[in-house]
Amino acid sequence: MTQAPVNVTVTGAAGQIGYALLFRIASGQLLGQDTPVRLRLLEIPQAVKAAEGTALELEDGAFPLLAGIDIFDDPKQAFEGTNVALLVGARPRTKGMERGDLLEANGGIFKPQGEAINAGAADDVKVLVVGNPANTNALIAKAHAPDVPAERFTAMTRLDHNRAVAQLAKKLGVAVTDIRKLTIWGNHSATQYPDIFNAEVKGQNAAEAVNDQAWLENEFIPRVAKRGAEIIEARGASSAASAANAAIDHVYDWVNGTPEGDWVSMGVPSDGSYGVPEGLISSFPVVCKNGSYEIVQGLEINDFSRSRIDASVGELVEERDAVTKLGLV
Ligand SMILES: NC(=O)C1=CN([C@@H]2O[C@H](COP(=O)(O)OP(=O)(O)OC[C@H]3O[C@@H](n4cnc5c(N)ncnc54)[C@H](O)[C@@H]3O)[C@@H](O)[C@H]2O)C=CC1
Ligand SMILES: O=C([O-])CC(=O)C(=O)O
Repeated sequence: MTQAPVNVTVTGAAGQIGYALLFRIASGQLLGQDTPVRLRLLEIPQAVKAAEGTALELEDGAFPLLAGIDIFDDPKQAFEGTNVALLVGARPRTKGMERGDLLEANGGIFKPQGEAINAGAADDVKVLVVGNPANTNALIAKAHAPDVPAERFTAMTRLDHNRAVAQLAKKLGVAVTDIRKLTIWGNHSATQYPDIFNAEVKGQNAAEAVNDQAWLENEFIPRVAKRGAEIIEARGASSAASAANAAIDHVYDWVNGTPEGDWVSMGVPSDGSYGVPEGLISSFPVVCKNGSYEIVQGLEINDFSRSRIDASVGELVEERDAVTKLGLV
């Protein structure tokens, strides 16, 4: 161990993603093998006991890098001094619930969490929102943390990115490590756009290597965009271990940097790049270095990509307008 423990807050700690995530954080996979972590778990009062059970199991892992675990049902306490905040807990859509109801219910979670981050988090806090609708939940949290630099609020599209890399590698019969520079644009929803026109496979343009627009439009894009539903259909529950894996990848790369000659996809506040309205939390290609990230500039966007990006960004605008009407941002 070469440094003081880093405080990592995980909300929804007793949920299924939490169960897959916490052990990997404790083993050093979130921040690296030199970095001890102190876990701060946030749950609703009814689920605190279950979170305590998970904490017992974490203790039983005897993880050398795990410096402590505290459990809270109050966001103000849970985010006190936090360096990395993983906002996983959210209100799922239930039968008969309209989208506006879902956004409102999540506003009731992400507004106080944003306020608590603003009030008590460490100066270097990094926030990843996993709980759906992730982009707009991140927008709500960001709106209530005016003292935290906006770029510290991010939403998870890394699962979509990883899914797209895996599907493309499978189609081309190559290893996932042969694929580079793939991008997810827009919202973490069925409108997202996985872009292979700027991606490379063994150094060759991926769209040219595929050379099959019908596959791209009718198989690849819908498969990636609707993979969450495919998993629910097959497993009877939504993606959990793969979502936890993506959260680990997102934060690890943000903190430790992306490999030379590659980039990753993150939902980040737009600076107006690629015509995405400023402030919206939309997925972009980003490179990470020295603990911060930059949106990759200057990519060519063809007409097909443009219309797909515009459609997903249009959905984000609608979500933003809906939460603005509800007074949540
Ligand atoms: N961005 C992405 O790629 C993905 C996002 N998700 C989303 O992640 C979220 C969590 O998924 P699961 O772990 O499977 O759900 P889950 O239902 O198993 O667990 C959610 C946990 O959050 C807790 N919770 C609810 N409100 C809370 C609050 N105000 N504070 C703290 N904890 C709270 C619940 O008590 C529950 O234990 C869902 O919204 C899901 O849709 C899931 C997969 C991928
Ligand atoms: O659809 C869900 O609730 C889970 C999800 O976001 C995904 O698997 O991409």
